[in-house]
Amino acid sequence: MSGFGNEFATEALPGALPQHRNSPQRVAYGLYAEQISGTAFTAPRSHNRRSWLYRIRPAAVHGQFKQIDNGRMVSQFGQVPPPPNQLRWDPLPMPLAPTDFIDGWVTMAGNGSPEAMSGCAIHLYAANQSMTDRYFYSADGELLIVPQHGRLHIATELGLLELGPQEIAVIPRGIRFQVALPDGQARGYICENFGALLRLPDLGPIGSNGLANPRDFLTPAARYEDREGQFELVAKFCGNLWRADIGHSPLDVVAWHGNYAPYKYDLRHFNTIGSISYDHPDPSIFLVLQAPSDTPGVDTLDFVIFPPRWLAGEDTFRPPWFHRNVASEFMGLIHGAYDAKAEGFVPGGASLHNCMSGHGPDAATFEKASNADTSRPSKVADTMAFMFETRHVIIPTAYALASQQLQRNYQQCWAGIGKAFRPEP
Ligand SMILES: O=C(O)Cc1cc(O)ccc1O
Ligand SMILES: [Fe+2]
Repeated sequence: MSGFGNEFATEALPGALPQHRNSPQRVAYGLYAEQISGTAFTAPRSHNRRSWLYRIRPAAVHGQFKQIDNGRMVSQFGQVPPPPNQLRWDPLPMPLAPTDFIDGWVTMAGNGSPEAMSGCAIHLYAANQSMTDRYFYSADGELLIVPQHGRLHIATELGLLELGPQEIAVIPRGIRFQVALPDGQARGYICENFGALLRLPDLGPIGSNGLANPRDFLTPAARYEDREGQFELVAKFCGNLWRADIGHSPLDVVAWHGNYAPYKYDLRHFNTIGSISYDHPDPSIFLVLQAPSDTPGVDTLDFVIFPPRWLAGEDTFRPPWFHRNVASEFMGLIHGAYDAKAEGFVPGGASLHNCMSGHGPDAATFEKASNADTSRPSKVADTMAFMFETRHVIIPTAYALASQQLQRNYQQCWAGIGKAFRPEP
């Protein structure tokens, strides 16, 4: 079903959805009615999100949760002092032991906290097993999943999302799901947003169309499993993992309606806007989704992409300029090469440039772009990079700082930028 944040109505069996009411005395087919809210009941109507689920058993039916090991998942940040260094990592290696989507999470960085419902955690995943007998949800935040390698089949309570590299999925806080790997293995990035829900940005002077267009966001139709057995429900709550026995699949929603639902988006549909006169614009022009904070115009989280595009700026240094920002920037590369880095930033890799850490084009990119012909347009092709940009410092985890994948010589990419100053004209 197409459209961002629409009021959807979908049923896998005819007549399963009650008409003109949410909670009739008896629901068709012996289903149970259950509401899930994603915003405060009293949130303004324009931001209010909730859905009504008609399911085989209510979500309350399962055993008692017992705490389990968090593995490499972290949601408390600041255990290690964050360095002001520019940081970059090689891709996470594929696991050797059997590892499903949940076992395969490793937290690289984050800020804020799940309890305070603000900030985010940035995870990587690398997995080689489908989840079969267990189901997962995060009460801590919505999950923005960015595959880099391998497709994901994400069976959720509200339906099936199938996606691959260059597409993204968002699983709302609390929605239960299970991930299968049709290619046998998969790797990518996850941003777990503890704060207000991701939404499409206002377009201001751009007008009524452009950037990510609402109709390109897809939400699954209802699909249910009537499956009984000995399964496990894993919950992420207040930064910790808990497990409970469950005797049936929690993906048993036969019909649902509402606007709190998972969705996917193909980044290749992004309508990329840029300068057609001079200068490289601020990367806010590449904003796909934003999670607003309580301060107008300052987001908890911006999800920004750098897709293929034409560059037309005349007498312009066309790649990203040298800069320092008050915001903090965690970047990943999904496909190809990134136009600010000639080498070292590879698909599956990551970089972190925190508040006020100087960064920008590496020496090779600076040299090339300073001498390029800007009298005609050039195409940045075969590329898809992204950035999780936050208002609060992104604090790397102890794991990320000690990781074998951390490039200990990253700063060297700027070492070749020498003094070119000539006081005489
Ligand atoms: O650091 C980066 O590569 C991201 C980035 C890109 C850009 O085009 C302008 C500013 C910016 O931070
Ligand atoms: Fe930057």
